[in-house]
Amino acid sequence: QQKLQYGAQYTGKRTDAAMNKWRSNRFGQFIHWGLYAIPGGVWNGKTYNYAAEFLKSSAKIPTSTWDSLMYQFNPVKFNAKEWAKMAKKMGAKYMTITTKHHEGFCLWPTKFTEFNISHTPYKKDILKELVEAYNAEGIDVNFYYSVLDWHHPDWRYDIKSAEDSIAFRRFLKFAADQLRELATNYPTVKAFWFDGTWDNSIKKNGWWTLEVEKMLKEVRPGAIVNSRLRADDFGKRHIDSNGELMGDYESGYERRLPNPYKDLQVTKWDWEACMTVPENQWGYHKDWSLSHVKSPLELLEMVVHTTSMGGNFLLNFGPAGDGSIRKEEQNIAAEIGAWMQANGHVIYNCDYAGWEKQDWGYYTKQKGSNTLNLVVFNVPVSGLLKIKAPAGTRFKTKQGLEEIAKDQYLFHMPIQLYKVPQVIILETESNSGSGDKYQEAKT
Ligand SMILES: Cc1ccc([C@@H]2N[C@@H](C)[C@@H](O)[C@H]2O)cc1
Repeated sequence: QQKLQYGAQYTGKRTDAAMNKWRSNRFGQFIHWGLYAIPGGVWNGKTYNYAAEFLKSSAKIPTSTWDSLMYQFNPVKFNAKEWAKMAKKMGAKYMTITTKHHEGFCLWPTKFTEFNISHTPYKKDILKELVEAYNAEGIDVNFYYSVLDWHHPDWRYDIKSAEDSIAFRRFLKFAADQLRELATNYPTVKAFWFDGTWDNSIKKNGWWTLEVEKMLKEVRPGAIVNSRLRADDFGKRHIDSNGELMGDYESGYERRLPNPYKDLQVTKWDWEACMTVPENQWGYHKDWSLSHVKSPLELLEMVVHTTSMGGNFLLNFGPAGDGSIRKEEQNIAAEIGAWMQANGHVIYNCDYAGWEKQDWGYYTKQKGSNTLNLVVFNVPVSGLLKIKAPAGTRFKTKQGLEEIAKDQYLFHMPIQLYKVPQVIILETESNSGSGDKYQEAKT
């Protein structure tokens, strides 16, 4: 253990109301929307199959050319209320919007750069429209903010000279000013999702990352920041040099989930996974035939998988440049929403149950209750679900349960074709399962 100036500010999970709400939300909608949605992965008639929000670099487009897309940004089909209603029907409890992505274009009328929505044909404050529409549906809104900024002349990937250091100090002040502006002018914002912080320039300025965390929590008490913002005294990111998580939740799971058998360490802290529908597209891409597009069922399993390990799941939507939502995404929202409507109680305010994962699916547990939720994706040909209970567990409900050995059961499922994940609720006795009251057989 060494004394760190810019390391973790506390250890363990936050238990204040703001963090408890963030945790209970469990399922959120990510929205990647910016100038990159206009070309949608195609430039001068050529389709680039890398992530559409990286088209500027994939197609080697000069900054001045790319930035002039601002004068075309006029999403005539944009309707914040419609987006919010769709998210509500999907069962999203929060939404995270890209206020500014790597391109540097700002969806709000920021005072600190002209490269923003007020200088587009659309003119109006899109961020305000989204915050109001989503909040009106009872959905919390969080802000994604890319520190990496391809537009700003003072951005540096590394600090290699005095000039770099002077320019980058200006840049860090610009970014802090924008973040203060966001936290001040949009008072219902709940959390900040930082991205674009992997370069040496940020690693060498860990102090700034802590200053931003403190400032945001001063301006907006209860505000939540992801671990990706943070670098410590030695440039260590996410986890400081003493092995402590920085920020309020771990945000390393991008397009991947922790292994439910091997990565149980994640249950010790708050974390969130974010996921694309195609293999790797966050911004709108015109051609989704280029990779596998995840089905509603695949994505629903990820929601359940994440809850079963005590994490939040952030599912990405990439609206088109005209403000429309593509049909695949509409369909995903409707199908996931239908299941969440009936079964959200095994997701919202639920957590890791501490039971040993089985092949048939996932366990979740309602916070502070004795109900155990079994969410079944893979019904065995026998129809018998193996259950290995913590030592000494006693069930209130025996229905369908057959005890076959100490703390080992089979749950009998009717043999039939199932089209959607099945939910089985088991009640356990409150003081049972706390430890092994029986002597193991001597063998
Ligand atoms: C190498 C790489 C850099 C940035 C990203 C950004 N993080 C995601 C959350 C998206 O914003 C993507 O553009 C992805 C991969």
